[in-house]
Formats: sequence, C-alpha cells, structure tokens
Amino acid sequence: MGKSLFQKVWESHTVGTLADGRTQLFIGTHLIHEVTSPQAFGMLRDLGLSVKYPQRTFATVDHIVPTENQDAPQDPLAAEMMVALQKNAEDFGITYFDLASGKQGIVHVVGPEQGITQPGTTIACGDSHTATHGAFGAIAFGIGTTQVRDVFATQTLALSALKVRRIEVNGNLRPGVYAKDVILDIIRRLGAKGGIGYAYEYAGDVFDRMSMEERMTVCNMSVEGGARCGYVNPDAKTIAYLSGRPYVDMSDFDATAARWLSFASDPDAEYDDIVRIDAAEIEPTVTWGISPDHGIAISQDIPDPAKAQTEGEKASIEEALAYMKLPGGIPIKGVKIDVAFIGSCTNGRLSDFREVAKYIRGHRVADGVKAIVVPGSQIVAVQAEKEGLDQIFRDAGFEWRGAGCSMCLAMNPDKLVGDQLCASSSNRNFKGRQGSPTGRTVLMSPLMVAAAAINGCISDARELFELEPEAAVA
Ligand SMILES: CC(C)[C@H](C(=O)O)[C@@H](O)C(=O)O
Ligand code: SF4
Repeated sequence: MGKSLFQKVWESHTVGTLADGRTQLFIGTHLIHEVTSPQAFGMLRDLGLSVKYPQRTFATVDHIVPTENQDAPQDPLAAEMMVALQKNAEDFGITYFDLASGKQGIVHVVGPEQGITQPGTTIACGDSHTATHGAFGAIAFGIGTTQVRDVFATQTLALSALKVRRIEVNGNLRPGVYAKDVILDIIRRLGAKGGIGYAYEYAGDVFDRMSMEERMTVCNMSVEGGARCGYVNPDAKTIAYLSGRPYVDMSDFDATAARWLSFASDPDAEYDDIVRIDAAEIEPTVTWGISPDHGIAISQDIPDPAKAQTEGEKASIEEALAYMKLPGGIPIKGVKIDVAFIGSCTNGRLSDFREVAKYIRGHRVADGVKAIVVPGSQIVAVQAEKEGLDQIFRDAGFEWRGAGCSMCLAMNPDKLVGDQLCASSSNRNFKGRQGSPTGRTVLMSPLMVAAAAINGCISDARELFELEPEAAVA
C-alpha cells in the first residue's frame, strides 16, 4: 500500500518512539520571530544550553515592526524586542534577516522566498501560521514557546502523528474566485474545529493549477480550519519556484528535485478521510462573524438567528452579530467599511498585489475609508516598487507601507480604532484581533478588499471590475 506525503515525511524524520508512545521527530528547519522566541532563549540560558543546530535556525522580525519609520519603533517594548532578537541571534549564531538585511519580512513569506522552505522537510516555528510552508510539500506546524526551547536544545520535538484528510477540489474556479475563497469555503464547510487532529492534504486540479503563492494562501489558513498543518504535494511548479533561491543547494539540483518529488503522496495512499468539492460551486467568500468559519458567499445574506437549526447555533450567531453590530438576515453586500487592509502572510505577496493592481487603475478609495497595502517582505516591497505597483495603489488612494504583519494582528501601530470595520485580506476575524477591543474584521480576498475600499462597503469585486464569466474558463 502506498503512503501519503505526511507519512513519508513523518517516518523519515522519526528519531525514536518515547515511553509515552509519542514520536521524537527531527525538525529540519526552525524559523523564529521576536514574539515567541525571547522566553525560549531565556530558558536555554537558564539551562546553560546552546542551540543544537544554529545553521537550521532562521530569524526575522515581523509582528512588532512598524510599517512606517520601521527601524525606529516608538513603542519602547517593540524596540526592546528588536534588540533582544538581534542579541539572541548573535549569541547563539543564528542567521537573522533584520531590517538592514533587505530580506526582513513576515516569517512565512521570508522562508519560501529564501528557499529555506523545502519539500519533504519538517518545519517548526512558534507561530500558528507555519502551516503556510506546507505549500511546498513540507510538514510545517506552529509550536509553543516551550517547544521552541526544545527545538533549540535538541532539534527534535515529542509529538503524536496526525490523521490525514485529503481535500480534493476539482473543476474550474469561476472568474473573481481566488485561493482565499477556496480556503474560506473549505473552512466554512468543515468548520473552524473540523480539522483538529488532522493534517490537510490539498489535492485536485484546482491546487495543481495554482501558483506556489496561491498554494501558500490556502495552506496558511489550514490552522483556521483546526488542522495543525496542511500541504500540497510537490510538483514541477514547486521545483521551478525553488530553483536558484539563496538557500537551495544547486550543486546537484536534478537529484535534489527528484528526491523532493519522491515525497509526494503515492497514488494508492490511504487517507483517514476524503472530502470532495466542486470548484464551480465556490463563490467569492466573506466572513460575517467572529470566527473564520463564519463565511458566506458575497451574494448571500448574513445568517438570521431566527432560522438557526439548534439553540447552540442560534446563540453563536447572536453572539457574533452582537459583536459585529450587524443585523441578521440582510445582504452582506453593502455593509459599510471604515478600513481596508491588503497584506499579511495569507495575502501579502507579489502575486496578490499584481492581481489587484490589474483592476484598480482609474478607481479611487471611497472618502472616509483608510486603505493600506503592506508587503509581506522587503523583497516583495522592492519588486512591487520596481514594477510600479506601489504607484498604482497610491494613485488609487491606498497607503503603501513597509513590510511586516501590520494590521493583521496589530502588535504595532497599525490598529483599528473603536468599532471600525475592516475589510481584510488576513486570516483571523477574532474579537479584538486588529487592535481595538471592539474592532470588526471581515475576511476576504485582496481583490474583494480593493472593491470594498473603492465602494466604501462590502462589494462583489466581479461587478465593480466587470470580471467576465468566460475569462477564467480554461
Ligand atoms: C504572535 C504569534 C504567536 C501568533 C500566532 O501564533 O499565530 C500570530 O502570528 C497570529 O497570527 O496570531
Ligand atoms: S501576518 Fe498575521 S497571521 Fe501572519 S504571522 Fe503575522 S500576525 Fe500571524
């Protein structure tokens, strides 16, 4: 019987089985950032230990960096965290992509960009969206601070294997339907907790056709569906993307590529579960509530608690609507927005900006809407600027900022104020997520954010930008 990529990677990284039955798993690559590493370094120092494989550990600063006047954070705590990461990286001999490197950015943008993220590897990071790296056929997952310490000290983790759910999406996506809509739709169908205990394998011709950046958008949000990790099997696109990147050994690349491809799931692999979705059924999707599975198609109405099937569902809709200050049963289209945010490790990559820039020429952000565009990394920023994308955004009334997590989590000056409602290309719409305890987040694709910014309300980008139904039919 064949094996899934998950099984192959897990088995090839198993060091041993612990007395409690868990696996001691070797971690090929350890990514770190300023928020979850300081305490782990502290514990390491207290124990008198060093980092076992500093050459497998890479650091960047992303959450707390301001997106304006980047190297001089006004917040003393942020400045302190930056200095601490610099010192820890120096003391322990770790590569650090700092602000001066030209390579700084959100950890999940930097890893792939540098070619650090590679197929068939295990990748851990003290950050839940580490699942992003699964786009390359890696088993990549978020860990807590004590586990960051464990990886520092031993390059291994004690873990239990996951079940594997294959999610097949076949057919053609309709025009104006993006990778973001695919994953929001999956999460809406399977629930924010539906993936607990699973790794998600994304398969089918929709993912085959996706670019690496689109695959990253999908894998990024696996964790919002409850899965610890998500992956796409490596293929020719994966190889082409990685070829020539700084951390890819090009000395015998054909052999490397063949090895990478060998990790792909066998055709006769067995899965714990299989879900099949018809691509044509997926519409541009937006959230209406306070969990990533509170999603609806743009053409639909906000759920009406009176129509809930169970008391539990009714209570949950009521809680979400009370927080969102929205009535149930009305169309989501037309709900007024205050802020528009295009960025984050979900949708802050070059292809996201290119796609939006294609459509916004000649349009203007509505009066009273604050719209910001934040590149996921310095490299993305430089390339976008080379292509003149920054100017296209500026001409349309968007602010073009420096690289970082920005308003996705607002651990920096980019925050919502009061109960502002933000159309956001990020991945979480939890209560208070964007910096204000009463701030409201509506998740959607970058093009849908742009449409909302221009119309001043949640909109169907297909109507505003006149996306022809025939255009995307392959
Ligand atoms: C700060 C960090 C630990 C956190 C995470 O784990 O995901 C953040 O990146 C987020 O998106 O909420
Ligand atoms: S961009 Fe958002 S989701 Fe991604 S790492 Fe930063 S805070 Fe977390």
